[in-house]
Amino acid sequence: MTTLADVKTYLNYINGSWVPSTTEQVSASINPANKNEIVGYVQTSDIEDLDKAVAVAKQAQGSWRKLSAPARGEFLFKIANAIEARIDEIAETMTKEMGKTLPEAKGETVRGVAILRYYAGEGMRKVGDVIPSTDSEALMFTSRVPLGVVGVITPWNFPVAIPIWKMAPALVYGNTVVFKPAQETAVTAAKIIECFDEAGLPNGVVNMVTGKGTVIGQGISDHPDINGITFTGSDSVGKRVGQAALARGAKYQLEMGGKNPVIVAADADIDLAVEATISGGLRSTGQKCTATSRVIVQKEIYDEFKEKLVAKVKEITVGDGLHEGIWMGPCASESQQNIVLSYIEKGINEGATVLCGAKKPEGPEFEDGFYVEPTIFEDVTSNMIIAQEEIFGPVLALIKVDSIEEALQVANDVQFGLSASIFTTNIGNMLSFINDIEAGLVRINAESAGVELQAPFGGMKQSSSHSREQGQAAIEFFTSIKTVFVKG
Ligand SMILES: NC(=O)C1=CN([C@@H]2O[C@H](COP(=O)(O)OP(=O)(O)OC[C@H]3O[C@@H](n4cnc5c(N)ncnc54)[C@H](OP(=O)(O)O)[C@@H]3O)[C@@H](O)[C@H]2O)C=CC1
Ligand SMILES: O=C(O)CCC(=O)C(=O)O
Repeated sequence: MTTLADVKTYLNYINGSWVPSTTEQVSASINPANKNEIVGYVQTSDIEDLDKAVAVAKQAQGSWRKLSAPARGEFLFKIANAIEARIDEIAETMTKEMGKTLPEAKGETVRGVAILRYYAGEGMRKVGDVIPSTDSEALMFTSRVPLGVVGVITPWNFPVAIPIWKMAPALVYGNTVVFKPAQETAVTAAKIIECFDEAGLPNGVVNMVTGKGTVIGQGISDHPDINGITFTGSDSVGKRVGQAALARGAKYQLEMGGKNPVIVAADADIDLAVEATISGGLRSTGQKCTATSRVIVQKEIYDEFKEKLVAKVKEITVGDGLHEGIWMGPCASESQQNIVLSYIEKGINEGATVLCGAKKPEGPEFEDGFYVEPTIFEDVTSNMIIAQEEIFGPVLALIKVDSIEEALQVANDVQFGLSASIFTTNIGNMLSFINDIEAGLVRINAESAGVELQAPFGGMKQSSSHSREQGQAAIEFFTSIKTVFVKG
């Protein structure tokens, strides 16, 4: 076991300085591939620390919003360069902290750099429209102003991309930020904030306070000086954040769970559908809100699809994501592993049939990690818990249907509506899917995961607060519109 002395302790970042929490307490961030390895210690902060961060963010807001948007964008370019110079180190930390494989972690870090550059460019784009007034001698137009101080609450599954896709637009549109990363991945978050620091942002513009969600996350939701909150995470916590924000009139944006379907039509390219189901469902150990979870297959091709899918899934190499040749890492934490195993048990008890996986892998190399074998169920019906609730693990549920109409009805038969895909070569099927599927991301002959930073991202139904993140859509959350009427 590593000890406190061997391992670096990461501090909060408040007003441009790295400071310990007033509690003088830290918590250990553990490697899910080897629970005996401590990746770092992070501050277990209290409301007093949050209050300090909010106060300096409020103070910094006046001068930050007065900078021109292109000047704010220049800072984002510098942050992007600082992260780019540390891609390998940041990606390795991510893999050690939450388990995704190193190539995936690198891909995510590169994506973070691209998001920063995209929003740096947004600083050069128009923010308003001229609208014809009924008064021919007046000029009417819209302008936009920042919200003020924005609270950013993020999960552990994309510890670089999600914080950046929230903080970059917040900053370029003139807000200051108080960031609370998931405690699980707070070391990776600290490294990202080191890059913000390196870029020389004015003091107080970005602040990071680590600590328990129930203390710091709740504190952000309730804080009277936080004007907007952007959250990604679980359905239950998201609803609580939204209710607290609404109660005090703050703006909020929530991205929550998914129970994403893929439909495999009788006319599909079966090999393509198999590849995409595996990639969409099992990459990142199934821990994506966009992960494929329900695989709805037409009866004509069901057996062929199933056989090919099971054969390929059995080839997946599970292990420490830092090692070459490993395709799937561990679950991010012991509690996440237990959640996944308990859903597998529920599936078995409900009468679904296990085709592969469904247990912890055996062998000395797995003993100290939070591993679960990639798992496929069949004989799943839409009313089962494993077909309704977000599992957030490497579990696929096969549902056999008689027709495309039934496939669509099953696909929509859940409370969530984030992402959905169909594999078909029939244009009629594609068009009905585009029109009738209840999902914010609609994917044809492509896996359910895989978000592009320049396009709007968000869900329907219980998956989001119905706002959209990323691309130019981000301006809608991070600014308020002013309608200006000028008469000479
Ligand atoms: N849609 C998605 O992208 C994600 C969905 N999930 C789902 O959520 C489940 C649980 O994962 P988990 O990480 O615990 O997700 P949570 O929703 O608990 O955590 C997300 C963020 O919210 C914080 N938080 C926790 N409690 C509160 C609170 N009362 N008020 C404000 N913020 C709070 C967390 O802090 P802290 O980590 O310090 O507790 C974290 O920063 C997963 O099994 C999965 O189903 C999880 C992650 C991402
Ligand atoms: O699929 C992606 O790239 C993004 C997924 C995501 O936002 C999430 O899992 O929280």
